[in-house]
Amino acid sequence: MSNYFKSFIDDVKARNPDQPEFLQAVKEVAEDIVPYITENAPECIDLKLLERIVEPERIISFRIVWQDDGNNVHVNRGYRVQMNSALGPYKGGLRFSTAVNLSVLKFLAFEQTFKNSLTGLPLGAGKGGADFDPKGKSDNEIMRFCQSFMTELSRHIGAETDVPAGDIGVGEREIGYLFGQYKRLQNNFTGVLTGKGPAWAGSFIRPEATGFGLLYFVERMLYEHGESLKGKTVAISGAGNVAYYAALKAISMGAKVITVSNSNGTVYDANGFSLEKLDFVNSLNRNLQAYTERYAAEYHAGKKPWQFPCDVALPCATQNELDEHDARQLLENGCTCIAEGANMPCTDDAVKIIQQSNIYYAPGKAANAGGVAVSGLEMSQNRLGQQWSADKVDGKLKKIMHDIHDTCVHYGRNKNGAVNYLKGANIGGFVKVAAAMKAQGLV
Ligand SMILES: NC(=O)C1=CN([C@@H]2O[C@H](COP(=O)(O)OP(=O)(O)OC[C@H]3O[C@@H](n4cnc5c(N)ncnc54)[C@H](O)[C@@H]3O)[C@@H](O)[C@H]2O)C=CC1
Ligand SMILES: O=C(O)CCC(=O)C(=O)O
Repeated sequence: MSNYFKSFIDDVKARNPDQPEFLQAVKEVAEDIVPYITENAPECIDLKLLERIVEPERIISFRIVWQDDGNNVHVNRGYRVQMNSALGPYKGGLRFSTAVNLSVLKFLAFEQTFKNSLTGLPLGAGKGGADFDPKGKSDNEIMRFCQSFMTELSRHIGAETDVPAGDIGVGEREIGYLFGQYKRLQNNFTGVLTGKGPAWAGSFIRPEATGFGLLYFVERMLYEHGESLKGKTVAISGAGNVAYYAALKAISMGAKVITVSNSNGTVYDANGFSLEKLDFVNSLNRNLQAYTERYAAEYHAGKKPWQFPCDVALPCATQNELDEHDARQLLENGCTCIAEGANMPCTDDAVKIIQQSNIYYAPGKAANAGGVAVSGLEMSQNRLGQQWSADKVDGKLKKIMHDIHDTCVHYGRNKNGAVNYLKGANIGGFVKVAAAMKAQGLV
């Protein structure tokens, strides 16, 4: 790698000590962007485009005080990373998890910059959340936490400034409590959050969008290579929003889905999940082991799904959940396609192994962009004061995912004809943001 690459990465490391996830995400992008700009757009180096794109425009950190049902007082830390507004208002989800810290939120906000650009919609990038553990909390506790969180966040966001949405631990219920509190404080019914319920200015298909979009991308990627999902065996990790709708869509496309998981373990159903079985998984409230009490299946405590032979692997849980060992096992077992529903689920080493093989690999910033894309469509509907039908939104989602695929092919085609989707997503996402940043001057 060039001297510029080395000095750029050394500088990011020095300026962001103890932020391994952020550094991982930056390195992965810089490996493709540095050679690209060196050859095609050297002015980006003088303009310090990369140095600017890795520096959040603003980070807000705040205290959240709330009371549990036993009247005990708790203090959590909340954040909003307002990463890049070159293309539109900051846009990206909120995560509630004990694993939330600045490294994680900055990597997510950084990835969001490229992902949101790839959607073709006017969306900047941000990410936020809190080190709050929603597991085991009552509905009232969740409501009080969300109200306290929004009491501070409300002064930093707005429909044309920053539009948060859900992510791990934040679904329609949390968005409802956050929205209610924002409205109460601002006396303003506005599209300040996406992922709202369809009865209160939300978009149809937003809950489904990330999982469905992932499968539209996979379908297109396989089609590009003369294949389809029909009859393929699919291993999925996670059992939350993205995993559930990815599984539903995979099944409807004729695939057999054999696993779901959470941080405690994996359910392996060799017969394949049906819609009814997936609804049962949803009702288990994290106790996946109980699945085997109703259906013939195996529960593997503490294990991940990647040990089971599959054609397609869809990591849909969290970052760095698929490591080098998992990647080798998938390849040895004949897996031919890995597409990321989660953000950065493959470790750096796993990506290297996958890239050295000739299987199809779709990075999250391209393959899971369907969620934020439909959030963008929700913003459009809110501005227009309209609600589009589910069919219309689904049609637009499919087209956006196919366009993202084609952008990856355009920028990722190697000299030997093979497509490097990671390179395509990185460069395809970068060019638009870089052009906007150049046009907007030294800000
Ligand atoms: N919800 C959305 O629209 C989008 C989500 N994503 C990404 O998809 C991933 C999943 O998000 P959601 O499904 O929305 O969250 P969720 O909260 O609905 O589900 C997360 C699932 O992952 C499991 N999980 C969490 N940590 C784990 C670990 N260490 N090991 C194994 N399983 C673990 C949880 O038990 C849960 O089943 C995240 O990486 C998120 O950033 C990406 C794009 C959009
Ligand atoms: O819909 C949104 O704004 C959030 C999507 C998101 O957080 C993501 O793409 O990772």
